[in-house]
Amino acid sequence: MYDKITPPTTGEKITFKNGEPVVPDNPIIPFIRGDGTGIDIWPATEKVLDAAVAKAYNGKRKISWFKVYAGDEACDLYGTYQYLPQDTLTAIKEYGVAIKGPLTTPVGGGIRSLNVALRQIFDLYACVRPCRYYAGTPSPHKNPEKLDVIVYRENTEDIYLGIEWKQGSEIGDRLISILNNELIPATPEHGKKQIPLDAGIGIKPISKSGSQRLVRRAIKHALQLPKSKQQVTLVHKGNIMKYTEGAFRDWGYELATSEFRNECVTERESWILGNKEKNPNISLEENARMIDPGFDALTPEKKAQIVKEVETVLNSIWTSHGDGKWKEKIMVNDRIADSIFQQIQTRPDEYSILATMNLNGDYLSDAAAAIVGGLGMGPGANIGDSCAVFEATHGTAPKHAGLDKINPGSVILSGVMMLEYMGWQEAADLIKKGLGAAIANGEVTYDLARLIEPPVEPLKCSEFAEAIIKHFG
Ligand SMILES: NC(=O)C1=CN([C@@H]2O[C@H](COP(=O)(O)OP(=O)(O)OC[C@H]3O[C@@H](n4cnc5c(N)ncnc54)[C@H](OP(=O)(O)O)[C@@H]3O)[C@@H](O)[C@H]2O)C=CC1
Ligand SMILES: O=C(O)CCC(=O)C(=O)O
Ligand SMILES: [Mg+2]
Repeated sequence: MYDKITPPTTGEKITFKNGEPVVPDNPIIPFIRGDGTGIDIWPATEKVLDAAVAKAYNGKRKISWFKVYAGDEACDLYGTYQYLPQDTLTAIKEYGVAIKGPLTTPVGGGIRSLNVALRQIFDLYACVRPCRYYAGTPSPHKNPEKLDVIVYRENTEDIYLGIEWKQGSEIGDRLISILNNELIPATPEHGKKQIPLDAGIGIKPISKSGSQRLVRRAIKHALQLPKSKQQVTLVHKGNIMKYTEGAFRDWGYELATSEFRNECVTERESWILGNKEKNPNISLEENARMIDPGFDALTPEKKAQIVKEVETVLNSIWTSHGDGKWKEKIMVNDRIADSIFQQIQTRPDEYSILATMNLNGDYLSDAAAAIVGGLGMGPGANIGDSCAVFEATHGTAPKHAGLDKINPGSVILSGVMMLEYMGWQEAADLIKKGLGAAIANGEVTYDLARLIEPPVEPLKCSEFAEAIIKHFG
C-alpha cells in the first residue's frame, strides 16, 4: 500500500460517523513536519501533545504518530519534484485526522501551494482560525483581550483554485481576445471596458454550494458558543465584486434564513423588529425610513421594495422573533472587508465568527493573530466532512529556520484544536493551562519577549515547550 513509509505497528484508525470523528484510545495520526521552521516547531509540538495526553489520561490514551512527507523533505526521500507523494495522500485519507507544519510556496512561478492542494484534495472546505488572547501576552494593542474571534474561511475555491494564465501566454491571450471581442461587448453593463492586452488573467469562482456549506458550518459552530458570542458576520467586498463576493453575502443570508430560520435573525430584521417593539403603531413606511437612512432620496420603486421588505419580515417572523425574542437568536450580519479590518482593531468585542471567502480569510486571520500576540499565537484547522488537517496560520518563516528560536505556540495550539476535535478535552485544557501560565510568567520565545516591557530574555523554541509542560501543574 505504501512505497516508502510504514504506519506504526500499534494504534488504530480514526473513523467518521455523520461527519464526526470516532476516536480510539490509541489513534494513529499522520504528521507532516513542514519546511523551514517546521524542523524546530514540530518536535516541540509533539513533545507537548504527548506529555498532555499522558498526564490527562494516566497512560490510558496515546497518539501513535505516523511520519509522512511533503515539501522539501518529501523531495529528499522520494526524488526531485515529489513534493506531495501519493504515500502522504493515501495516509491522510486512510487515517482521516492529520497535523502539519508549514510548507513553502514559491512566489510568481514554480509549484502551486501544497497547503492549498491538501485542502482541495481532501475537500477541507472550512479553514477555522480562532484568535483569542492569552493573559500576559504582549500586544501592540491596548485591549487585546477584547478580541475573541474565529475566522471561518472558505478553503477550496476563490482565486485559490489557481486557475490563471501568465501574461503573454497563448491561452491567456486567446482568453483576453474572446473577452474583449465577444463576451464583454455582449454584456451591456460592461459598456466599452476592455482588458489590457498585456494582462495576466486569474479566475475567481465563488459558488453557491461552496459558500453555503461554509456558512452552514459557521452557524452550527455559533450555536455551540455562549449566548453573547452567537454571531456570524459575513465578510465580503460585494460592493465591488458583486457576483462573487456580493453573492457570497446573499447566499449566506439565504442559508441562515432558510435552514436556520428559527435559530437566526439578520441584523436588518432585528432593526425592523426593534422599531416595532419601540413603537407598536409604527407604519411600514416609517419603519422602512428608519432602517434605510437614505430612504427619502430613493426612487419610488426602491422605496416600495424596502416597504415590502419590512412587511414581509413582520408578517413572517414577528410571532417567532418579535417582542425581543430575536435577542436570543444567532445574529447574522455582514461587513465589507476593508471595514472589518479596522473594526477588529477599533471595536473587537463586537465580533465573534467571521465567515469569509478564501482570500479575505487569509488576510484577516494574519491581521487578527497580530492583535493577540502575532503569528506565533495563531492556530488553525482545515475541516471537511470526513477528514481534518490541523495547521497554524503562519508559514515557514525561513529566516528563523533551524535556530531553535521560533514560537511553536501556533502549531501547539493547532494540536489543541485537534485534541478538542477528537474529544480529548482534558489534554487540550492542560496545554492551554500550561501555555497560559508560561506566558503569564514571562517564559516566552523571542517574538513575545521583544514586546514585553521591559523586554525579557527569550526562551528557545524547545525551552518554551518544556515551560508549557512544566506549567501543566
Ligand atoms: N499553511 C502554510 O503552510 C503557509 C505557508 N506559507 C509559506 O511560508 C513561506 C514564508 O512566508 P512568509 O510570508 O515569510 O510568512 P511567515 O508566516 O512564514 O513568516 C512571516 C513572519 O511572521 C513571523 N512569524 C511566522 N511564524 C512565526 C512563529 N511561529 N512565531 C513567531 N513569529 C512568526 C516572523 O516575523 P519576525 O521575523 O518579524 O519575527 C516571520 O518572519 C512562503 O513560502 C509562504 O507561501 C505562508 C503561510 C501559510
Ligand atoms: O500555501 C501557502 O503558501 C500560503 C497559504 C496561506 O497563507 C494560508 O493558508 O494562510
Ligand atoms: Mg496566510
